[in-house]
Amino acid sequence: MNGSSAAPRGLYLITPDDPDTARLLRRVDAVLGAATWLQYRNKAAGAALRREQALALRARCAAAGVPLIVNDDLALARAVAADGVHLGEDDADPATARQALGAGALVGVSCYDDLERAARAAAAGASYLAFGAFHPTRSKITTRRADARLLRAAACWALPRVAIGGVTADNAAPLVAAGADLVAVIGAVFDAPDPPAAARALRQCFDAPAPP
Ligand SMILES: Cc1ncc(COP(=O)(O)OP(=O)(O)O)c(N)n1
Ligand SMILES: Cc1nc(C(=O)O)sc1CCOP(=O)(O)O
Ligand SMILES: [Mg+2]
Repeated sequence: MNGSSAAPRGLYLITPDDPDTARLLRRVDAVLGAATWLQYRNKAAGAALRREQALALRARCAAAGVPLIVNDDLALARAVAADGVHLGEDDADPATARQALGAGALVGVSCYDDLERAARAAAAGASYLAFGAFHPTRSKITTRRADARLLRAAACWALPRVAIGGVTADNAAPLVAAGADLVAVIGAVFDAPDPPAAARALRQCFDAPAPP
């Protein structure tokens, strides 16, 4: 796998859109210890704010030893020396990102419910494959619904599989049993009444050994 020597597993936290950088950092600080990876995603901010927030998170993640992945924006990922970038269907192609960021970078690709897209991403040098949405979500307008069979079928690429979309500690177990190496989460942590407890509960879904 490109991007990491150890097989990643656990909670892949994604930031909520928050225009207040100090508040965003407080929210992230409270839960970063439970995360395997952090993705900086802000669909509402302009370029200057996204750069400010990505740089601040870069420092937090470096101190915590948590890889930082920037959503959508390959140039921003490069500019802040992030550990990687996450790309969807409207974003750069993974081969371009791999070339720009290097062999050690994490280049994640959204595959939605589409195994052919996953095959193309794997061939283009993706580091992990994300499938979703597994459940209704309030964080994004989604048009595709994934189910656990996709996760099982995607084992053939021997890349980490990420499950996203309405994932909570109460519905993560079947996804993990189907082979999800990470669950990517916004609302179930950042909108929870007790975000650290919610993050810990999601991380604990991975306490049992990975399925064969
Ligand atoms: C881990 C992970 N999976 C999927 C997505 C969604 O990416 P995309 O379809 O490009 O949508 P936006 O997040 O850009 O709205 C993701 N960001 N992370
Ligand atoms: C950003 C994103 N991508 C999705 C996909 O299906 O590709 S679902 C989603 C939203 C994830 O947020 P929450 O954990 O709050 O449901
Ligand atoms: Mg995107």
